Amino acid sequence: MTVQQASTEANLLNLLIVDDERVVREGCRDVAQTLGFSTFTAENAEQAYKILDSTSVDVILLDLRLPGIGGLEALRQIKQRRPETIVIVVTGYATVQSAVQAMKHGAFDYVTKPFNMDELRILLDRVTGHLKLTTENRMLREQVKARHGFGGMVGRAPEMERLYRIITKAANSTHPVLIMGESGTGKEVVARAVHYTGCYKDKPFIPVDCGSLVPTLIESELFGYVKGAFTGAQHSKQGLLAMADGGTVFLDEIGELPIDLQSKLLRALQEKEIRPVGGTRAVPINVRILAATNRDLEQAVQQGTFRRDLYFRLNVLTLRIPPLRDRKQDIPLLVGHFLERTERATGFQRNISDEALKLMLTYDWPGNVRELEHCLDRACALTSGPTINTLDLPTTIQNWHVQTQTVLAPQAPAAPTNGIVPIAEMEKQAILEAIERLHGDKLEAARLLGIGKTTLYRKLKEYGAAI
Ligand SMILES: Nc1ncnc2c1ncn2[C@@H]1O[C@H](COP(=O)(O)OP(=O)(O)OP(=O)(O)O)[C@@H](O)[C@H]1O
Repeated sequence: MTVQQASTEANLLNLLIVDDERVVREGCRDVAQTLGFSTFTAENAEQAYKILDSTSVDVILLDLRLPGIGGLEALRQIKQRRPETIVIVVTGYATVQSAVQAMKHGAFDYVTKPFNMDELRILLDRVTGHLKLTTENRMLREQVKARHGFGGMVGRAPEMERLYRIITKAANSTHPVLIMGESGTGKEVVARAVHYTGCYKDKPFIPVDCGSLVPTLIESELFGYVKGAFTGAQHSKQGLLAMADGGTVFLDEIGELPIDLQSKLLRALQEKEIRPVGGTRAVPINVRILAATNRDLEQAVQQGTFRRDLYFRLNVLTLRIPPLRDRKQDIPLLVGHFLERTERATGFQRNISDEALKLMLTYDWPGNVRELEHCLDRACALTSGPTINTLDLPTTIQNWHVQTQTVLAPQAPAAPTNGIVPIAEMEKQAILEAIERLHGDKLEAARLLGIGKTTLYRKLKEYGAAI
């Protein structure tokens, strides 16, 4: 028996090669080592069992034509001892029938002899990908139980760790904070984290959505009103800025605040007092303002739609939340988090197939965490069993993979003749690039390209791209 340990890297996968032909053992070992496996070799089943009893083996390359105990019997025994180990059987052309039998007994795949090393490399690559996802899936629930974020936020990507550090700083100050991020990235979650990890966490946290309220309502909500200020104002009402009383008012979609209210808010922040609608008396306020926007406020300042002085006033501390596509490593954690939440609500435990998780990892999530959350809620509602499969995911996600494969890797432009690129080729590149940039949104692509959507679909069909 020879045992060769290839590398010292801790997270390497262990591969056991069981074959009575030395050349095959050595050839496979060399390929596997270049892929980063730690390799062990055995000439027969008995040697293989000994290795299995003393080492944790992830993958076995098992020749079906072994001397002594045959390969099929060895497979049966291996699966009994180590059901989780992946076994790839190696077989001659003449014995493909037994390979099929081996698959029925739990072999992961088979390869026929003589095989070239490229075939083996592709197969081992696939196994590595499979193992990585299975492990991720298995670890998912454990990780969720362990520390998985901060202040109710899930995510351990370096960008998120950085964000948590700034949130801690922000939580310990009373300055205004501007929270920036695309829609659905978790701006309100961050605002809550700032409030609830700070020293005023026992005071109120009051969210106000400036984007969904009509301006007059925002004004009366924020500043309050006195009796008779307008038709229907039968009583005086305290404004939210006064009601916070040492707590936090979270102004979501601050970029949507009309310019006159921006001035009124600025005055309130500077003077620490407000004047209710219809009132003459100033009311002192003690409030911390957190504001969020998914718009480029600097640009709004340039365009004159947002007051520069208010922008500076709010922008004392800035928190930028990365889009989900830039922290895809957090997707398994978020999936685990939302599945566990559904389990608590419904009492049904659900998991996700490796294929579905893989698909979710390739998708770009333009709607960020909110889109992922909705996608899982929908999948849980659709699936009849405990496992969410690819078919339970929205078609945009199912088609994404095919679409990006075709669109992200457009064929190289036809060779220009004397440096001249045919107009048809330029048009094709423009269309494919527009779709890529817009994350697959073909309707928007058609609009921006100035062509009808039927034309765009016809062109895509001509190019053989996914529609
Ligand atoms: N890091 C996170 N961990 C767990 N859940 C999150 C996280 N980020 C966002 N969510 C969830 O995603 C959803 C959207 O979050 P939130 O409303 O805070 O986003 P937003 O950026 O304020 O969106 P919008 O700009 O559209 O108002 C919420 O249900 C929230 O609980």
